[in-house]
Amino acid sequence: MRVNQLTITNLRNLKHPSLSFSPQLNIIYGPNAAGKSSILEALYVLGNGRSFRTSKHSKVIGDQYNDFTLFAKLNSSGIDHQLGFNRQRNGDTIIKLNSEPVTRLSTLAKLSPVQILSPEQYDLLIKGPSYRRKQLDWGVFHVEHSVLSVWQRCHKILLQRNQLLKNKAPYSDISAWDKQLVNLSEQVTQLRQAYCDKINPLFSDYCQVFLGESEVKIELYPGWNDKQGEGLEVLYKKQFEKDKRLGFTQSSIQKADLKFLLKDSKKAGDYLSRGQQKLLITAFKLAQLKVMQEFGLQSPLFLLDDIGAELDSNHQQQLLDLLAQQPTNQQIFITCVHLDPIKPLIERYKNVKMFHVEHGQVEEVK
Ligand SMILES: Nc1ncnc2c1ncn2[C@@H]1O[C@H](COP(=O)(O)OP(=O)(O)OP(=O)(O)O)[C@@H](O)[C@H]1O
Repeated sequence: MRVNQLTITNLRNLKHPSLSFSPQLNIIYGPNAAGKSSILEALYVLGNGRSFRTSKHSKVIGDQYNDFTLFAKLNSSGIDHQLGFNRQRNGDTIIKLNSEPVTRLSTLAKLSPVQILSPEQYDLLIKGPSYRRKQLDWGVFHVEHSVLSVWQRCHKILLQRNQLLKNKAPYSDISAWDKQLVNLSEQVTQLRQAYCDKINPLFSDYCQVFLGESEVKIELYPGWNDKQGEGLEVLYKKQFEKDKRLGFTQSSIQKADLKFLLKDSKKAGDYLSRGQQKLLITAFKLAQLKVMQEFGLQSPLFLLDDIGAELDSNHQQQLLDLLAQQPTNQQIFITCVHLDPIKPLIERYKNVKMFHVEHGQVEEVK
């Protein structure tokens, strides 16, 4: 996946820049509050239909305007496309792909996958499970698109089951759903587990680089405890009375989590310093990128927001070294305040474009 051109209209402080990108390395630099991250935000919206910085769509629209618009020329799986995205202050969204309306966000996700490493992501270990689950499912989806329909069917049955539990329906009515629910839950779990198995050796290698420690892994918690290996259907039977009291299904794929474990199964979130946690997340994101490159249907855009801000110069250099080894078809976007620390990276790339941003004005620097 590659974005060749992007025109942004009225997104945050960006009025109407029209940018033509390098297929490899793009550096966006300038002082604080210039609008650098807003360019990454626009790229992120192309693949996700939402910002990575806020869930409130209206915050992204430039003050004094009623909507923002993106128009991109991109190449996805070797085919050129034109993608238009418009979001109104009242929440209405119009998406057009090659002039045809698009109604599903999954179309965007398949077309233009985006991987991001930004300061917001460094809280991965201390945030709730839903946040880690999203990261996990993003990766699973991009390796195996079919997971979406399985997940959606599973979710629908869970909703029906929960409604019956709320209505205090008898066990016979509820258990009628259980076989199907168990089957779909197991399919989702197998795909999630397969993804974790792909991530782990790469994650361990990157942790060796950043933390000097390779005995690190992610472990999938499927969403239920089955210590006796009885299977989910038996658990549903055993948990029925409690589920009924609570009015929802306690054990489900929607409770799944990713555990980040160190040597001797120590929890990374409890043990690592804040700085080490950042390095661990960086390693995880790089491993996710590599899995996409090796097993995904296409490589995502890789966005690195504020690359210099959170890592010391040693680790920053290690990250830059790894970026310099990326495949030539990997498109990368980096924002930074100062160019000096990333000059060695720029020198190692053949195809680099640099954009200077100040007060929302973007200028390509030759
Ligand atoms: N809805 C909005 N309308 C107009 N301006 C906005 C809006 N939201 C944020 N801004 C402003 O847009 C500017 C750009 O912010 P952005 O986060 O993109 O800057 P940045 O260059 O990445 O800065 P930093 O280096 O400090 O992270 C900021 O001055 C911010 O106050």
